Amino acid sequence: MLNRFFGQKPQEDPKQKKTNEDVQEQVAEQQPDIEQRFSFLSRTRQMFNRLGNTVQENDIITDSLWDELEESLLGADVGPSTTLWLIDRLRERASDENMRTGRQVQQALREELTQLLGKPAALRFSKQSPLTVILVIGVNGSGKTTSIAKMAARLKHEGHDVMLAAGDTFRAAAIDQLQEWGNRVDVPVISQKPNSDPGAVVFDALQAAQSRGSDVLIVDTAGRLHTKFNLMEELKKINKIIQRFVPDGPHELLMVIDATTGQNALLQARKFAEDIGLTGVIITKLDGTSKGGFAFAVADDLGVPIKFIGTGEKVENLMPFEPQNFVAALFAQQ
Ligand SMILES: Nc1nc2c(ncn2[C@@H]2O[C@H](COP(=O)(O)OP(=O)(O)OP(=O)(O)O)[C@@H](O)[C@H]2O)c(=O)[nH]1
Repeated sequence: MLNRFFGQKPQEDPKQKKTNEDVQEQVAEQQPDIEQRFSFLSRTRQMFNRLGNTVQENDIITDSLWDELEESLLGADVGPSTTLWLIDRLRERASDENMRTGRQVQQALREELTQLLGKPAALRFSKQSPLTVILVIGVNGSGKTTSIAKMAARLKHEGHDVMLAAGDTFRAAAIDQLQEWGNRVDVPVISQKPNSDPGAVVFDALQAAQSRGSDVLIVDTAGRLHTKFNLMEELKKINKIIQRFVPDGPHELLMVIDATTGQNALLQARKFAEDIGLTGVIITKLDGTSKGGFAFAVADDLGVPIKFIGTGEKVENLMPFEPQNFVAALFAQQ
């Protein structure tokens, strides 16, 4: 069933998989394809097209161009601080580089946005241990469970033996939901009763993963801890348990953020990111929103790579983040 979504299953050894950079290069050769592959960004693209029109209408650089540029970036939810930084940077470049037309500013904006997103960042796998452990955090409703399932399906398709741990033990429904997704994508889920110790669930899952010979364990951790202190204490405990089995683990600590909750979600994410050693972000629900500029605010504010983006509710709707193509898609048809 998964092959229907992902195409023909590759035969290669997962350890020799293509890096994101290789994939990016390959995709760059298929430019006409970008618009179609990124069609989920259509509403955000409209915001950037508005920006394109602004730039086109002004063939000399006036103050109103800067004002309209600012309005468009804020409208796409690039966020106040990133927007101001971008405008400052572009004004500086316009002056240094003697820019005379809006087109030149637009090209510079593309460059700055691409730069802001950084290089594509693939998932990190253990170099020392046969088992890679990925922890996932995120608030209620962010799309955490769905993203875990999508990631499991993708990794399984790439040839990994994946297991899930229901470490978010606060709600029976959360455990059931993960079980359900596990069944759907045909990946085993280790769980215990609601309210049991998440550390004990992780311990069980590590044992099970090792005895089964799984090479990736994805741990769903609590998303609704009220304070940073609680979250950190729980993560410390879980980390200690993981390191008894896998000394260089956990290999990823990913936060799932819903793009439609905008700048408020970012405030909370920033607080967590500073102290818990976040290694990456999954931005969900980029489909159907005009707020896709949120990705730039995330990259600018959190200083950790965006590893995946959620592009819909189906299991195949998870895309490794491709910074260059993401920006290219926003400026398509201009
Ligand atoms: N459109 C869209 N919907 C998504 C995406 N990711 C998740 N969702 C939907 O968002 C809703 C919440 O997703 P969950 O995975 O249940 O969220 P959660 O963070 O685990 O939240 P709880 O179940 O409340 O713990 C579901 O209806 C998902 O189908 C996405 O990328 N795009």
